[in-house]
Amino acid sequence: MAYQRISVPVEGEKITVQNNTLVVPDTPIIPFIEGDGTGPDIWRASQYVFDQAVARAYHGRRKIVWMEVYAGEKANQLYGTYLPDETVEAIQEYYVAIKGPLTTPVGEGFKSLNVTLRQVLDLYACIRPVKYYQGTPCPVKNPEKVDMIIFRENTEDVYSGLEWAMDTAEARDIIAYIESRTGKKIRPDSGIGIKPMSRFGSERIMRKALEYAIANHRKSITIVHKGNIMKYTEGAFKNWCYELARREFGDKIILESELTGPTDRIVIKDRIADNMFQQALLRPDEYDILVTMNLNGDYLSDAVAAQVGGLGMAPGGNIGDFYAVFEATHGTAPKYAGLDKVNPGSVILSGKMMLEYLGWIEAAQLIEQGLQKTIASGVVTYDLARQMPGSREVKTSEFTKAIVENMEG
Ligand SMILES: NC(=O)C1=CN([C@@H]2O[C@H](COP(=O)(O)OP(=O)(O)OC[C@H]3O[C@@H](n4cnc5c(N)ncnc54)[C@H](OP(=O)(O)O)[C@@H]3O)[C@@H](O)[C@H]2O)C=CC1
Ligand SMILES: O=C(O)CCC(=O)C(=O)O
Ligand SMILES: [Mg+2]
Repeated sequence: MAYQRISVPVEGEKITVQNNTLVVPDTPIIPFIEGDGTGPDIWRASQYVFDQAVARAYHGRRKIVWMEVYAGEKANQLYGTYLPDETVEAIQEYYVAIKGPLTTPVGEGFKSLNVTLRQVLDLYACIRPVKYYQGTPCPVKNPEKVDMIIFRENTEDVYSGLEWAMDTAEARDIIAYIESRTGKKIRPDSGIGIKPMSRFGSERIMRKALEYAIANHRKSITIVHKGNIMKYTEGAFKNWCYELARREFGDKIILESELTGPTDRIVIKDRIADNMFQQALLRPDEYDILVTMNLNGDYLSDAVAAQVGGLGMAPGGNIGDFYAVFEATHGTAPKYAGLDKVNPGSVILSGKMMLEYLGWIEAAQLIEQGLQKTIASGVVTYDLARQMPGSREVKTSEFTKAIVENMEG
């Protein structure tokens, strides 16, 4: 496809889908979005780590060919819009992409570009693994007990963008409609938001989690919901997830209520969301995969990441049936922009997830090993250094050089 501002590299090949399988050439062209705020600092450092890991793992036989695509401030400068159509089209054409964080204005302005990308590309599963890396300073006593993977439904819930400001015609009409149908009064000076949750959306995130759990020999899936209060959205989510598990994976699962002893089946349980937050802190080793809705998953992923060292170490991937966009859990951390200061660990680990998605396991392992060894040696960025007496605080770029030096390829 011819693009207006995207330079398509002359070398490299496209990832394709054939017979329902992702086919990855040895020189895949991978679109990246640098991101706003600290995005450029982090991206520069992470790209260096990815290239070095691939070079060391495959000695020239494989190479990622990067292709910059634009969103956020940089896109606005180039195109006069924050999310150009050709950015979405390029990700569709090349299938797998990685991005830095993008700014979203609060209380006004355009809809989140991050959420928009997930919705237009139908990246319905936001997968955020949270595990402890030896030596990382943590606020809890036994961080090694944390090994959870959050599967967050990524397209529905209050993120659907159905929201109207106080005093708009839409808000007034909805208030009037609700009063006429239910007799319940909503204060006229209210903003109104809608929370749709479908059976389709609930089933496909649960299916994705179950497929992952089976392929990766995980122990349990906990459905996290606030179904006692939001019965027909969050409560229905819980019911639909259980139904799907029984219907499609009946011989692979067992319900927590049916357990009588040890099992090699995947245990399916559920927890009400507020309880889940305290359980994650106090009894993390009882939880493995968490499946939940968009907003719960957003809150949970930052909170659980804090237990193993904070947002600087929290990776993620937004994955649909084939399209995938990998990105950190954290945002643009704007106060640190341009300082070469923040922890690139989350984007680096998101890249590790991307390499696993491509099937490039050896390069992914080198990244994990280099990062782990660097932290264990006490060479860390500011966020870890401030909790780690005796450590040596280094800049983003120095941290990544140390990671590469610690790769044993
Ligand atoms: N997917 C995305 O692109 C996301 C975008 N955003 C957007 O980012 C903007 C800022 O959001 P905000 O709520 O401040 O959240 P951020 O995640 O950007 O930052 C919150 C705090 O987390 C810590 N932190 C974040 N990233 C890092 C890192 N790489 N290394 C070390 N510490 C880090 C910092 O803590 P400390 O101050 O303690 O040093 C920082 O002040 C908003 O516009 C928001 O909408 C938010 C989340 C995801
Ligand atoms: O889109 C945003 O600005 C915030 C997104 C977010 O918090 C997340 O993906 O976890
Ligand atoms: Mg978030």
